[in-house]
Amino acid sequence: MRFSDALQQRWRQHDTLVCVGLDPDPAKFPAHIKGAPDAVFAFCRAIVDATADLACAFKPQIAHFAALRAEDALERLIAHIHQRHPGVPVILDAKRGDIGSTAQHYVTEAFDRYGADAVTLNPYMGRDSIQPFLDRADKGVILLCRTSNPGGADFQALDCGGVPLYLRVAETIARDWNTHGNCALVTGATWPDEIRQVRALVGDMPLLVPGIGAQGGDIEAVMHAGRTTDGSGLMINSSRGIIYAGNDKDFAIAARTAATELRDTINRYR
Ligand SMILES: O=C(O)c1cc(=O)[nH]c(=O)n1[C@@H]1O[C@H](COP(=O)(O)O)[C@@H](O)[C@H]1O
Repeated sequence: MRFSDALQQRWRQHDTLVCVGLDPDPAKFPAHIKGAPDAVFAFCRAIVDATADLACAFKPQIAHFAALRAEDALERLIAHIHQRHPGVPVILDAKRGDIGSTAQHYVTEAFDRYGADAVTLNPYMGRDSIQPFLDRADKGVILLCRTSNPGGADFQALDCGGVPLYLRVAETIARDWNTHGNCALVTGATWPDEIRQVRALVGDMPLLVPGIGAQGGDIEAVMHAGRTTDGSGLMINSSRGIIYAGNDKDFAIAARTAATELRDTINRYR
C-alpha cells in the first residue's frame, strides 16, 4: 500500500494521529531489559506491540540504532512491524540528503534494506538530492521544513525576499516536488505559528510534528494551527514521552497508557 493511503487509513479508520517515536537508549531501559541479550530489539518490540493499535505510524530514529551497532535490530524491528502490525506505516528517521548518485544509495538503504514506508530527508541540497526518493511514488518523502529545535530558526527563518526560507521550502515542495502526492513536511510542535503559516500554503499535505512531550510542544496549539478541515493531516510524534513513560517491568503498559492519553488529548481538538 502507498504510504499516503496507509496514513489516511490510520487517521480515519483507527482514529489516531499519534506517531510513536522509537529512540532506543539503553541507559534509560528498565533494569531487566538492560542486561538481556538483544536488548535493543526486545525493548523496541515490546513498545511496538503495546502501542501499535494507537499509532498512525512508527518512527525509528536511525542514529539511535547505528550508534549502538544495532542496525540489524532495526531491520528486524521494521520486519516485525510489517508482519505483526500490517497497515501501520514505518517512517525511517534518517534526515538524509546528498548528490543524486549518493542519494540513490540512501533510497536503497531506506526502502530496500530497511523496508521503510517513508523517510525523513533534508531538502536543503535541492531537488536533485531528493528526486530519487520522489520517484518512489509509493513511499513517503518527509522533508525538513521548520524543525523543532531552538536553533531551527538560525537558517530556516532567514529572510528570503520578504518570506522566511522555510515558507519558500514549503511552497516549492507543494507546487513543484509533489507530483506523485508522496511529500510531507516536518514542522516542529514548538512553533505553532509557523505550523499555521505552512498549513495555509500546502493544503492538506501531511505534516510530521515532533516536539510534543519532552520538548514541550502544546497539543492544543498544534491542533488549532495544523489540522486539516477533516480533523487530520498531522502525524504528532512523541518518542521519550511514550517509550520511557515507565522504567520497571511494566514499561510497555506505561508506554501504552502514555500513547492512549496522547491520542485522546489530540482527538479532543480534532
Ligand atoms: O525529523 C524528526 O523526526 C525530528 C525533526 C525535528 O524537527 N525535531 C525532532 O525532534 N525530530 C525527531 O523527533 C524525535 C523527538 O523525540 P522526543 O523529543 O523524545 O519526543 C527525535 O527522534 C528527533 O530526532
